[in-house]
Amino acid sequence: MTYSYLKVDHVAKSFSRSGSTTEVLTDVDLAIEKGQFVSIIGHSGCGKSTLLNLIAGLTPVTFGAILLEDREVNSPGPDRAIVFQNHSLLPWLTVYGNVRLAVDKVFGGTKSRAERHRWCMHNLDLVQMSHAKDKRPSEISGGMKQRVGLARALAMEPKVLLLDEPFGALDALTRAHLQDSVMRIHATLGNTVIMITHDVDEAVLLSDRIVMMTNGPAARIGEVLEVPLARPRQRLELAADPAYIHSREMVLKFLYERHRFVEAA
Ligand SMILES: Nc1ncnc2c1ncn2[C@@H]1O[C@H](COP(=O)(O)OP(=O)(O)OP(=O)(O)O)[C@@H](O)[C@H]1O
Repeated sequence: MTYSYLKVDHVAKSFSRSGSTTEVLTDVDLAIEKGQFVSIIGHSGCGKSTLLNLIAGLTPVTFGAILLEDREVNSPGPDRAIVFQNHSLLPWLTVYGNVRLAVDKVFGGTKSRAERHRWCMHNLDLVQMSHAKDKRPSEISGGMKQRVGLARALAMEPKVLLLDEPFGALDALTRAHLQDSVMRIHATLGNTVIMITHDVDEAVLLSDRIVMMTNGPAARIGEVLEVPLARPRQRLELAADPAYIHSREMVLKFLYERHRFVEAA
């Protein structure tokens, strides 16, 4: 087997409940190289979050294996930080406190207090949130909460950053600002990122590769599209770029022609 930074190796996942078993994912095979930005797109309920949860180690695979740097993933760990659609900040802690909690957990034994403080501030700076460090989650906007969630994830220095529709609950303008931030951070840090999205433009704008899932049950990877756009990418310039338009069309055709979603009766 050839080496890949992250390997989803012929993975299947079934859930059993009250005597019946549903196969959600079947034979999902994917290799991701270090520093790649990969989006997963597919219709509602096809198993995107399930796949991300398997990579996060939040749920076990039924068949196959997930390997990060050749080591099998079978439990959660700070090397795979996850940001969800709805922020999961602790309401009683400040913005700083939320990031600090994660930093203390991961680096409590290796960084001094002063280093941990500087590291928290550095990560809040990265997402342009240091000005709000003393605010509580209830005092900041949805977009700001997602920025803090991102800072907290980045502060763990994960090998792989997992984003489960991180901008899904945001208005279009806030979403665009956050997409730009994520592109800037990816350019600066070179993180390996796997992002679930329903948004075709977002997938094309941000990704090196777009993994398109077939409909469930027993969903699999239908196609993988390489996005041939140089970085840095500017959304306004891309709108008229033939390669951008072509990539967008390929994803749309996959979703709305070849794998049209049929609502269950
Ligand atoms: N813990 C679980 N137990 C039983 N079934 C589950 C469990 N988690 C997910 N499923 C089922 O797996 C299928 C895929 O769900 P999943 O949330 O992964 O899809 P998704 O593509 O992320 O959907 P969406 O785009 O709507 O968020 C669904 O039918 C769901 O009901």
